[in-house]
Amino acid sequence: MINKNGDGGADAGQPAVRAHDLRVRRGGREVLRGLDFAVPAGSVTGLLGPSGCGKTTLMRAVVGAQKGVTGTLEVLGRPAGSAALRPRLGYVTQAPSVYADLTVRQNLEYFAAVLGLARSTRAAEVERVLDEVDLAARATALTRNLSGGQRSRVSLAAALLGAPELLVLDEPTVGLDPVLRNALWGLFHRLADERGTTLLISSHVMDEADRCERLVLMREGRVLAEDSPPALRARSGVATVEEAFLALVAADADNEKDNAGADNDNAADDTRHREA
Ligand SMILES: Nc1ncnc2c1ncn2[C@@H]1O[C@H](COP(=O)(O)OP(=O)(O)OP(=O)(O)O)[C@@H](O)[C@H]1O
Repeated sequence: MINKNGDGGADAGQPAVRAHDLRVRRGGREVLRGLDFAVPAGSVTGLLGPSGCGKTTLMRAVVGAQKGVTGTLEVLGRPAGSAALRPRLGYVTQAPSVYADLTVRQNLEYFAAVLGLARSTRAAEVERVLDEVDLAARATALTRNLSGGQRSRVSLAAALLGAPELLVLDEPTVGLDPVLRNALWGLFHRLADERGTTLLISSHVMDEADRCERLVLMREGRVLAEDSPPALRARSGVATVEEAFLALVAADADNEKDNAGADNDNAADDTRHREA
């Protein structure tokens, strides 16, 4: 896809994110347990799974903010966490990370300066992202006086500064009304279609799955499946991604039971051998 910076990052045909045997330990426990997946460049890819399955941990790893990562994790053609990736990524955390005592515009001016955007382009860039998230009319409002959904959009606007090639968005539509949710999904697809931006978007709401071109379905620190929504539905012969996910979970649980059974059989064999 498009590599705006032309600096040897994501090449045509190369995925924007590629993971192989990716593992993360948190609090003495392995919370990502050997993930293999790819995020195609220029795609809107959904990361779906129940609460606690590891979506945020995976996103933190992708943006280089997670400790205890092993295995392969390449982002825009470089190892995750490389300093060179910093200006090429936008990350929006679940909790809006903006300053309550600054206005919306002041927040964005501050983030534009921190990001090192050229002084001459900063003002125009701030106005552009304000328009993109539909907050131009609230630009002079103190952030603390905004609604939760508006504050989330200020965070999103900050992540859009500098037109990053990869946007990592952790549940960006939580708490938004259906009209706003629809508008944001429209923006996500415009960014992908018009700018070639890759978007990795987490959600635990399955009805958002069909808005994505590709899905990575997770459960308990593992990838259950990665495919397009129609392919996932067809594979399980069901009408919705939610049903496909439930079918995959059931198959996965059966597998685990079989493996546990096989382990017990092996243990029993060992005991018999020792007793013999
Ligand atoms: N700071 C931490 N220390 C230890 N374990 C953690 C920490 N943060 C999260 N975990 C554990 O890591 C696992 C994955 O958590 P993570 O936040 O990545 O899940 P998630 O899928 O994003 O959940 P949600 O949808 O609720 O945000 C969970 O079992 C969680 O308890």
